[in-house]
Formats: sequence, C-alpha cells, structure tokens
Amino acid sequence: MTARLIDGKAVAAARRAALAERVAALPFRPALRVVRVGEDPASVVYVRNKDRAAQAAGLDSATIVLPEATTEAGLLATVAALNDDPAVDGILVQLPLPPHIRAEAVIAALDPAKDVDGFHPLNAGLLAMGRPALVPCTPQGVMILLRETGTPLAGARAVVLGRSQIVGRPMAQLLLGADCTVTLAHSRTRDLAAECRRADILVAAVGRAEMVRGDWIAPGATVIDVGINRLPDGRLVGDVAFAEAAAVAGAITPVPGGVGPMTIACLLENTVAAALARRATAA
Ligand SMILES: Nc1nc(=O)c2c([nH]1)NC[C@@H]1CN(c3ccc(C(=O)N[C@@H](CCC(=O)O)C(=O)O)cc3)C=[N+]21
Repeated sequence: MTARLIDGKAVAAARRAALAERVAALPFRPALRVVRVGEDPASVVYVRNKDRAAQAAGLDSATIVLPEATTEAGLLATVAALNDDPAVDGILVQLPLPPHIRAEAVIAALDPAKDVDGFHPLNAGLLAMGRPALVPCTPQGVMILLRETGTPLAGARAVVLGRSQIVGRPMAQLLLGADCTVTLAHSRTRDLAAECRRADILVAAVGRAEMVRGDWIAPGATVIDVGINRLPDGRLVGDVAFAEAAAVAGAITPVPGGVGPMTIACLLENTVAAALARRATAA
C-alpha cells in the first residue's frame, strides 16, 4: 500500500472531545431526539451508537422507539410534538422508514431549525444556493477529512459517484462551495471509470460493494469511501476495492473507521449549532 490512510475514527474522536469541552462550558444542555420506527437491526445498532456518542459529549440525548406498524400520521404527530417542544434542539428520524411511510413527507414536516440531518428542503435549498444552514452530516464529515489531510481543494477536479439526497447531491454542493470543479457521476454516466480517473478527489457513495477498482483511480488521488456494505460472509466493505485503490491513491479512507464515525461527530456538532442558533433567534 502506498496511499496514506485517512483515520476518520481518530479525527472523529478528537472532534467529539473538543465538542464535549464546548458543551460543558454552555449554560444549558443541547437536546437531541432520535426517532426510530421498527427494529431494523442495522438501525438499532446505529441509533444506539448515536445516543451513546451524544451522551458522552454531554448532550441530553434520548431515543423514541415507535412500532413498525406506526402510521405516517402517527409519526407526523411525533415529529410535530418534538417541533413544538422548546426543550428539543435537534430531531433525527432514522432512515430507512417502513415502506408504508413516505420519508419525504416526514422530512418536510421537520422544523428546519431542528433538522440536524440537514435533509429538509429548506436546508437542502440553502446549501444549493451556497448559504448553508444545517448541512448533512456525512458530506460535512468528508469535507472535514479533506481539510484535515491537507488535500488541495480550490481548482481540484472532484468526482462524486452517486446522486442521493443524503450524500451525493449535498457532497457536490460542498465541494463546489470549496471551489472544486465538480462532476456528479451516477449509474447512467457513460464510461464511469474514465470519469473517475480524471479525479483529484474521488468520493464514492453508490452503495455497491467494491465497485470502484484500482484502475479507476488517478495516481496520487484522494479517495473517500462513503459506502458501508455488508458482504454475505459478514465482512464490512466500502464502495471501493480498498487494496487495489490503496496501491494507486495518494490518500484513502478505510471502511470501517473512515467516513462513518465522522457522520456521528457531525451530527453532534449540528445539534450544538442548532441549539445555539435557536437560542440566538429566540433571545
Ligand atoms: N436520518 C438518518 N441520518 C443518518 O445519518 C443515517 C440514517 N438516517 N440512516 C442510516 C445511515 C447510516 N449512518 C451511519 C452512521 C455512522 C456509521 C458508523 O459509525 N460506522 C462505523 C462502524 C460501522 C459498523 O461497524 O457497522 C464505521 O464506518 O467505522 C455508519 C453509518 C447514518 N445514517
């Protein structure tokens, strides 16, 4: 392996520790509420990890668990109650939701000022205008890792693989805001490999195990792997074939231990930011 390993786990731990110091100095405890519907095993684990990290940072954190059979109206009522509760600063509705609930309707119902995922159309629209409010956690975490590793951004060619609302699109906006020349590639892109080979910065967020091969990567490029895919044998791998890519890239994130922990750190930072912004407005 020639590439430098980007240690997201360590960067995230340092940011959580710094945040805990800031929180301890506040005259109040920012409050995060995570809503989980049903018992999807991955969601159970992720939500527990978020709750633990939030409490360790000194936040007032609690999880609201609703049964799988909860109706869309029932979930909307829960969201409305959290919106109206002045003690709540941040709301996260864990995705995916059961198929009978429209995630879009639930996200649109969030108070944008409490939308610590940055998924509400108002926050997405502000980001697209270059006026970020609450920014989605995973792309924000990627930007922190790029800055942390000293990757030159202005004028760099950045290729984002995947156009989801949650990662690809906001990722492209943040890179554009940092003066990268951004290509947003996806499943219909002609000659994906050739597009990727032009990248100084390649962000893979497609959700397909090891799809990005070593010969898709320009020598010395920075490779950020957002994918978390569980193989049939139980192993956790990214969207990038790590060993092949690490032989070519200049720097690369591992899975696990790369972007994932940064997502949680940014969720906690967003919660504190939302708490401060709400109090600044209310005052
Ligand atoms: N409303 C909403 N917001 C989210 O931010 C959200 C969501 N729904 N639904 C699910 C995805 C997934 N997600 C992860 C967060 C942290 C890790 C993470 O910390 N991963 C570790 C451990 C991985 C493991 O061992 O499973 C790592 O990559 O090193 C992974 C995945 C947030 N999501």
